[in-house]
Amino acid sequence: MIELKGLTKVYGKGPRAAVALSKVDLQIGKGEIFGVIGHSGAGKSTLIRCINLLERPTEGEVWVDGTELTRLGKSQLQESRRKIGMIYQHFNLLSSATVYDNIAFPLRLVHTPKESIDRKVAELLQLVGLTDHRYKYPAQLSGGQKQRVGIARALANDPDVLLCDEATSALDPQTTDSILRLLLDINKRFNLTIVLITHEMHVIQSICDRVAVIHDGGIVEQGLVTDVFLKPKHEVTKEFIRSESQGDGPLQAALLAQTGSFSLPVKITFLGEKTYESTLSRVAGQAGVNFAILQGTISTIKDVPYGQLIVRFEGDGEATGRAIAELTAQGLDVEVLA
Ligand SMILES: Nc1ncnc2c1ncn2[C@@H]1O[C@H](COP(=O)(O)OP(=O)(O)OP(=O)(O)O)[C@@H](O)[C@H]1O
Repeated sequence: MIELKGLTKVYGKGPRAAVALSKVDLQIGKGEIFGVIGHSGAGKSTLIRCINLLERPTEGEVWVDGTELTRLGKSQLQESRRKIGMIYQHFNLLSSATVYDNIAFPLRLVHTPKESIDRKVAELLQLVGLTDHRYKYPAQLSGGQKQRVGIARALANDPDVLLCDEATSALDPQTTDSILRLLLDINKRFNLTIVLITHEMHVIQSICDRVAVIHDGGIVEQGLVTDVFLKPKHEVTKEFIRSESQGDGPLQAALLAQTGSFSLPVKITFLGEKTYESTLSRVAGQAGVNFAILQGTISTIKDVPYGQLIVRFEGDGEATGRAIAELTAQGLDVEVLA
């Protein structure tokens, strides 16, 4: 659906040139919710703005639905852009227009007949739950309501792709969740491809199917959210995960302080609803080690349940090695915390 090939963006020239993206390759499938996560300055905004050519890449190709946008003339590009909706961190609504007029705006631009506009706006208002607010102005709305108007406006031309530029970063956690649920609902209902950029792990974990981690203008890791988050490889990904689970920090520090030659703290991660405590007992028994479960959490990545246990093994090195090897053979992911 979306393909970026060798995308490079350099701002400015000569000694002041800043490389924002360097040879980025990315493929995003139809109906996917694809997240790009990275720290400030990593190149997220540049990347998402290159998808609809709000920002022209210095080099590389942008393909959307089989069309190479980077080759199109002005009017063809305008036509293609109608199939790519976008929402923004600060909503970008027209402050002097009502909710109705904000949503109708892109339809009026393409000279849609009044009755069709009425019908479409009514449908969209219902979809985003703002029917009773149609005559209000943006200043009379909450942040979450403003973003709902932004979403309705972005969907007015029935796009195939929705780009979300830090769409929940200005919202409180509860409102963020309601907007994420709305995006998920729209994705399922219309099989809409959604690309979002964020610096928050929680956003990716809640609704994305796949994720790319961007750092210094390049993609350093990408894959299914379950793979990337549960088995992170790159240090930047690990950092994001640590920042999300700060609660583990003191526990892990205490564990490390206690670690002696006969005690080994490990983190066991598993997908699915099964808890694996009985497997752990059996494996530990066979290997000849004792264990204590120090912490257990169950959570979900999108709709996939997963669990993590922090366990302290007590036994000699060989026996704990056997236990870890057997747990790994059972398909569990075991990370030694010492
Ligand atoms: N118009 C511009 N002119 C010059 N440099 C720019 C411009 N826009 C972005 N940059 C630079 O390009 C790099 C990537 O910026 P970008 O805004 O894409 O990152 P980001 O990951 O979206 O960051 P943030 O989360 O802070 O918005 C940064 O070093 C930034 O300073």
